[in-house]
Amino acid sequence: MSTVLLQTSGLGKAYGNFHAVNGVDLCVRAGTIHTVIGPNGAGKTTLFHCLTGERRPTSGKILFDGQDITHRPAHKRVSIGMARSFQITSLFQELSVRENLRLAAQGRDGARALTFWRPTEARRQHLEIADQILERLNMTARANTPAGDLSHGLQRVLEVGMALCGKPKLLLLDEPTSGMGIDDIPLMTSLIAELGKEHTVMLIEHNMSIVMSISDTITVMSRGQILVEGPPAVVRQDERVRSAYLGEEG
Ligand SMILES: Nc1ncnc2c1ncn2[C@@H]1O[C@H](COP(=O)(O)OP(=O)(O)OP(=O)(O)O)[C@@H](O)[C@H]1O
Repeated sequence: MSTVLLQTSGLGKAYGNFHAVNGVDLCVRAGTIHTVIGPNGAGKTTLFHCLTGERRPTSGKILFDGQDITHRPAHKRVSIGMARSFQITSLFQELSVRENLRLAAQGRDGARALTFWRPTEARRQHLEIADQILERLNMTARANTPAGDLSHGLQRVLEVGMALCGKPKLLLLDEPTSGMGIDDIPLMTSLIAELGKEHTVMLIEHNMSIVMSISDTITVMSRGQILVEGPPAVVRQDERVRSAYLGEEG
């Protein structure tokens, strides 16, 4: 059994009397791909926002890599190894793919880059990281293409690459295939599966065939709570999961 990287206990987020997330005990093991699914309004995004620090939980606790991060601001979570993928809106559309990655690598160092390293040395290191990520994304041939000229799908792949420049311990992906054309989906799917070999990845995803094919563990949420958790084979057969989704359609 691998070690626990992220753990929540009794995590809750209430808006007035409404509990969007309600007493969630989550356990994400290092080196796994852990997917959160559930019908619309189940609380998946709110849970993610509590984990990344974009929302302040109203109850419970979050431990990451052994540290209590419940009340840490988002940027401090990034600096200890939590990264969420950037949004396309944060890509520099006119800059090349490589330059976008270089800037993401530079961002990871923040002020440290200016104080400890000579600028040329720092730049060399950032380009090195950018080139490693380009290779990993299988986008070396597009290194000099402006980000804005990439297909929507490849821009989303680039977003994931930018998160990787920070060498995170945990990569959080919120619906990585949403809005993607059918032709680009296999690319993102294989990228996530590939990343799962070296990183811990937690994602929200609606596409069930992707979820079932790449996840080690699936947490099914419904009405702010964990309904079922387990490997794909177990979740797929659970009647409660079926009813939760049918209930939504009904
Ligand atoms: N700022 C807010 N104020 C009040 N209610 C909110 C707020 N944000 C979310 N909610 C409510 O919390 C519930 C959970 O929303 P959330 O977006 O987390 O669900 P989700 O599982 O991500 O849904 P989807 O799959 O549709 O994105 C919804 O009923 C939503 O209306």
